[in-house]
Amino acid sequence: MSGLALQNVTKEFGNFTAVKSVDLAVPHGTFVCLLGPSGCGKTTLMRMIAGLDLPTRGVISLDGADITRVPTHKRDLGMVFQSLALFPHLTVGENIAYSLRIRGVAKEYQVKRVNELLAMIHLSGYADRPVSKLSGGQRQRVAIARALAISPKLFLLDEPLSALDAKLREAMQVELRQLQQRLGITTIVVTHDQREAMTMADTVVVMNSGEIRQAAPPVEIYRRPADAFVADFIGMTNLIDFSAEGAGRASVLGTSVEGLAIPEGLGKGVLSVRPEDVQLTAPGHGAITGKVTFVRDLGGTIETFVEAGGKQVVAVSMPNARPDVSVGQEVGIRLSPDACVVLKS
Ligand SMILES: Nc1ncnc2c1ncn2[C@@H]1O[C@H](COP(=O)(O)OP(=O)(O)OP(=O)(O)O)[C@@H](O)[C@H]1O
Repeated sequence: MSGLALQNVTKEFGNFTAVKSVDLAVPHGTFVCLLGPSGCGKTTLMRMIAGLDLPTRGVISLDGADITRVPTHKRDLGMVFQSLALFPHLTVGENIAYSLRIRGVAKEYQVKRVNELLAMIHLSGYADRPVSKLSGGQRQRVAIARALAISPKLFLLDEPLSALDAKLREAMQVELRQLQQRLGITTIVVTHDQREAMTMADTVVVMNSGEIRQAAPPVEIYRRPADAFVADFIGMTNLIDFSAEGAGRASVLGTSVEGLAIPEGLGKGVLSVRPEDVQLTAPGHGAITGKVTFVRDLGGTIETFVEAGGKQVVAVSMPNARPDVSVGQEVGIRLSPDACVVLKS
């Protein structure tokens, strides 16, 4: 396969297994985000892909060639890691040209390439500026250009935007994704920010405790999470216990709900229902009944917290698509069966 492939990649530190038997295929030209809570093994996996750490077991290959033991500088990588800051005493142009210079690339080509890259990151004319005079966002763009100078086969970024403020970060996510699509470069980004992963990635890889829990396109991860961990980690969700009553019926929050896709033989489980799929109605008429405990009006949307059957359920609605209810009032809750993801508990 052209692209990156990991087979059974494991990393142990003494008795502790930081990455457990990871299998992952990253086809050429795709953008993958490694996402997961702190300590789940994202950076350790990335360091092995970069050749900064050796796997305890397993094989890493790039375009069909085994690179497991190939040193970093021979892997044809571009890297933007937190630990690889720009050289503060060099200009923007010198920073970008750095890896070309140490490879002995001709001076005229270096200048041409620096200008090309500056145009690409919207900083044309900045070649002679000291990096100390740049803003955070500009520095990050220069780091990206520096990593791409050698036209690497694989582009690796570890939390590249985490130091930026929220607005700039969102803008840079779009910029980075557009740049990657224009260049068609195979890219892997580590992040703990699920919005960032959903914005940029073709495939989001959700990790927990050193294992891949799900690897799928962002919408699939959101709509069809593989398990309760993924459902809860990505966006807001309601995880509601159910007990099956046969023929697609189940007792949910003390009410019998029909039309659920419950697999044969599953007696009990959990429904993951996104807040935007929870409909609030007048009480009665077969709906689950609950009491409003909290309302958060965010302008564009309203979050209504309802206690039903001893559980808290959150509904997100557009202001004009919701009954006018306030704290303490009784409401009905309807869960659209199509929007309920049935998971094992
Ligand atoms: N050199 C090491 N020696 C021992 N344990 C390590 C080493 N490097 C990482 N670990 C452990 O491996 C686990 C995974 O660490 P890793 O840095 O890969 O997590 P992460 O998902 O990148 O977390 P974060 O988002 O906080 O950076 C952690 O429990 C960490 O303490």
